[in-house]
Amino acid sequence: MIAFEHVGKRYGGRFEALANLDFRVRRGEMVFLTGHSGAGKSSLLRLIMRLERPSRGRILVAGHDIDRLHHSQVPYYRRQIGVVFQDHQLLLDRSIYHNVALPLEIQGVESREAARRVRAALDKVGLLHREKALPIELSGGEQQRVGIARAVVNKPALLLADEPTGNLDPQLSADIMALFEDFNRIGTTVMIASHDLALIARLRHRTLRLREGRLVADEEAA
Ligand SMILES: Nc1ncnc2c1ncn2[C@@H]1O[C@H](COP(=O)(O)OP(=O)(O)OP(=O)(O)O)[C@@H](O)[C@H]1O
Repeated sequence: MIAFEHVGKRYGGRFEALANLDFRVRRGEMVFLTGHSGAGKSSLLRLIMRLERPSRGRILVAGHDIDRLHHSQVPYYRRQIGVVFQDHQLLLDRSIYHNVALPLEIQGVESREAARRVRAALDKVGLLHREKALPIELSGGEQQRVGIARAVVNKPALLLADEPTGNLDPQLSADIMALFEDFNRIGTTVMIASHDLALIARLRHRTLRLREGRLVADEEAA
């Protein structure tokens, strides 16, 4: 699904944020990405989203060299990727329903079909009963689940998450990770950047560890 071939990333021409990354993630895998603050986890995810471009090497996603996409193809490319952020980035003046519907509205999905998909996504994260609420009326854990519903409403083949449990207590973090496992179980490839080593160790998935922009460990779950 994802192949990094000797990928490097420099910012500003000098600072090397990522160096010689070479790994593959198979379709349907669930992988954690870990490392100290500044190790390059977000940069790696941004490369996959094509928000950044590599300074060296190649990145293949579903067999395509994503650096070669024409800029007009990039929005279509991004539609196969669901993204979950630490601070969920919900629109505060829109209901839960409309926040989840946003990616579909942008794509011009017909409203009845959009409603069906939004409700299916909210149902999966256990928040169908809160569709009319505003984000501020929800707890932090619930807001993060809305962020996940929005990320999966397009049924993406690939789900990326950057510190999705950063602000949550251990129980809520475990609940959020269980949701990612649910999506992985139905075939979605999942990659999660997290520095919560205790949680990662408990969940037993392959873990890629970065240190100062280099891949220093690639461990299958025991
Ligand atoms: N747009 C940018 N311009 C310049 N330097 C950047 C940029 N984005 C990231 N960096 C630098 O690249 C390095 C890796 O940053 P990155 O955010 O990828 O790490 P991280 O592992 O996600 O860290 P954190 O967990 O703190 O978010 C850091 O030294 C950071 O300052």
